[in-house]
Amino acid sequence: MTSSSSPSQDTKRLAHDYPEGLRADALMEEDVAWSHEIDGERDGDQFDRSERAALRRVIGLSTELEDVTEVEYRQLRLERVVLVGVWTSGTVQDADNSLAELAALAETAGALVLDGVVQRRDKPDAATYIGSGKAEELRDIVLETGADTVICDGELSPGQLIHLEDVVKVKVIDRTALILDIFAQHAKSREGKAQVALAQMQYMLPRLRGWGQSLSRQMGGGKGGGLATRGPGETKIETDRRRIREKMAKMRREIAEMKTGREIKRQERRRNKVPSVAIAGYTNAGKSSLLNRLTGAGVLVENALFATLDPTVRRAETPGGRVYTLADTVGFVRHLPHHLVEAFRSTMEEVGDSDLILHVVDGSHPIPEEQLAAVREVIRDVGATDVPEIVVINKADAADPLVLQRLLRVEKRSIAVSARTGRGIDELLALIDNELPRPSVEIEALVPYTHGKLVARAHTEGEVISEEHTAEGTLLKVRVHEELAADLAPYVPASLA
Ligand SMILES: Nc1nc2c(ncn2[C@@H]2O[C@H](COP(=O)(O)OP(=O)(O)OP(=O)(O)O)[C@@H](O)[C@H]2O)c(=O)[nH]1
Repeated sequence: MTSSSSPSQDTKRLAHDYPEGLRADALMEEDVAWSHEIDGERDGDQFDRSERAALRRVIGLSTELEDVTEVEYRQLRLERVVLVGVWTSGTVQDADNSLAELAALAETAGALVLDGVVQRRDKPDAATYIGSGKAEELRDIVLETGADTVICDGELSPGQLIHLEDVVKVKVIDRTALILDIFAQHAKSREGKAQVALAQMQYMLPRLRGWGQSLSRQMGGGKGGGLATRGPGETKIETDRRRIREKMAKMRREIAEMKTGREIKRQERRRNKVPSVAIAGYTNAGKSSLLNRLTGAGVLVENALFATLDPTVRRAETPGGRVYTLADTVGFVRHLPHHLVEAFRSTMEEVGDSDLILHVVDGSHPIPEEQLAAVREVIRDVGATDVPEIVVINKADAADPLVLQRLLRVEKRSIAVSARTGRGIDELLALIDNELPRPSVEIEALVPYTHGKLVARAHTEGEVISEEHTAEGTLLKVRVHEELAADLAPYVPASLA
């Protein structure tokens, strides 16, 4: 990994805006309680090339490096982080994968990863997460690399965070705080934002004491903000706790109301008898890309984790013209912070309620099986085990053919595709057509031209086997659900009735 010699003390921390509805002053008496410390300045020309390159990658700049002004660099400053994990079980490869995932999460949050260390232990150290010797070593790495933040690959107790901070002398945040931070950046709907804000407050509550120095970007903030803010003064802690609890109670009520609204909409969709397909899968597997491929919907595709937090529902058609809804869902990740499970669960209800799950897995990942298992665990949690599943092995263009073969062999109902190149997409569409629930009644009807709406319904709600335009009207042979069959019944030709 890269390193830089600039000392952390010189790093400037930028203030950032709090998202609407979660402004610090809504919770605290004084804005200043949460204001950021400006530690110092660092000149723009001190950005080395690796930092510039990483920055471009994170923010997706299309211009040449030199085109980006110093001011822009300053605004888009990256937090400089060192990662640390405790390896308690599994293979070295597992430990490496876990740290690689933490690095991807950190980059998604807008940080520059300078180094990473893993310690082999039976269990994390009760006082400092990693053992005291390793903590000293970590301190040296921090000094050497000029990092200003340490991110731990687990959920730490408030005490562990403080003790480790005392040793490494820079702020320490854990995986939970990091994921909460990313979710806060990506939530777009009112409900999504409220769910994340609630989870942040839950996480924050027991950590208020002793957060004089460190608090992950719990109160929100966009790209360019630091991963840490300053906590409230000790004297205000009790007032702050009370106010946060009150705010949490209010948010819970609001979320419950929003949930009812969403439930009504879902029931409406069910009543329309339009079959629903849910796309589920590990974060970054390519779910949004697949949704775009299948519907031409133009959903944001980002090489960042959790670009999708709120479910997106689109209308799609089978090659035969049958209409169904296609819902993109939040990406899964292992060790999802328990505070977020509720938020996550609500977006996953779409999955439990669907007629078919497209379980997208990144075929270019070295061990896609792990991601499949992690996702299946959540599918089980939301009670969706009975929903038929097609395993869509995506990124076939970049995958190791041996991995593809292995997955296709083990997963009985699976298909290899590339949302990027279009490979396998036609076959997938045919599979979806095949797997969608078939309407139960086959019927023939001669629908007068004055009842065009019925013909249209037969197309969207049913499966048209044949259609002929005659002098008397449209002669349809269709498979439809019982309600539509009843509406078509008056038009069944006497010879067939
Ligand atoms: N090589 C290759 N890359 C792909 C393919 N499909 C998607 N990607 C890339 O994978 C990254 C993630 O794609 P998304 O569609 O945003 O993934 P997602 O599963 O919706 O991600 P989350 O929002 O994190 O859950 C993007 O950089 C895509 O360009 C593919 O078929 N081949």
